[in-house]
Amino acid sequence: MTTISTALPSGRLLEDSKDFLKKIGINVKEPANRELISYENGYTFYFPRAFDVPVYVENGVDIGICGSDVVLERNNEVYIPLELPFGKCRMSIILPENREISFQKMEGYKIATKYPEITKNFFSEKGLKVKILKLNGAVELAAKTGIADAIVDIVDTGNTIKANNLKEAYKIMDISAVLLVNRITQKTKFDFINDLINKAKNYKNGVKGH
Ligand SMILES: Nc1ncnc2c1ncn2[C@@H]1O[C@H](COP(=O)(O)OP(=O)(O)OP(=O)(O)O)[C@@H](O)[C@H]1O
Ligand SMILES: O=P(O)(O)OC[C@H]1O[C@H](OP(=O)(O)OP(=O)(O)O)[C@H](O)[C@@H]1O
Repeated sequence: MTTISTALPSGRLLEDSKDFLKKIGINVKEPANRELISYENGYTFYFPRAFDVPVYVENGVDIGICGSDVVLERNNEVYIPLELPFGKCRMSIILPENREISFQKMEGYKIATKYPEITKNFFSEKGLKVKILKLNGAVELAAKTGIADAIVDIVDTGNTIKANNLKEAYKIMDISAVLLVNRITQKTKFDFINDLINKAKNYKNGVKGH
């Protein structure tokens, strides 16, 4: 039997990831207590932080699931065969409610974000120099307090920005969960991975069809 190691994000994508894997025939067992690994039916499940999933997959774990935002930010050497039909949100430039400015005029702006690479790449592709303040979460606070001129962060319902008197000024990209495959696994466990991708595609098409 092929044994497969899987890195699953331990945050808000975990439940949807488990549901998705169940639909394609993989039952995820939750680890006991504070343990970070579980075993079931030839699978080993690892539960790192969402931001670290691509690091595990690049460095030997067979497959993983995380947001496309994390993949772009971390830029690890992994194979991404497909987007998954959950974890949908977007990454946007966010401003205080009363500030009217287009991103083209943000040269020299101080921008707070959990995503320095995505932010740097976005502005440098537009030929703009900005100063990036790397934060680890609750990024809206940086715009609200004025320590930054704008922020780049995830928006889903828009409730967080509204609650903090901020507004979405420009969408940089759409985001969804993605499947990650280790580059060597892609070759050495080709049949398993191929079968997994086909099942995932069928599931995805079924979800779209509803
Ligand atoms: N509000 C949201 N709505 C939908 N998807 C989201 C939202 N916020 C984040 N996501 C997606 O879920 C992924 C994981 O989010 P989660 O909040 O668990 O991670 P995190 O904030 O990096 O966690 P932590 O820092 O606690 O490890 C993100 O990378 C993104 O793809
Ligand atoms: O548009 P909404 O539906 O309100 O969702 C957006 C919020 O969700 C995420 O935060 P999270 O809860 O992950 O906290 P964090 O910012 O501390 O990572 C994101 O960073 C926004 O703050």
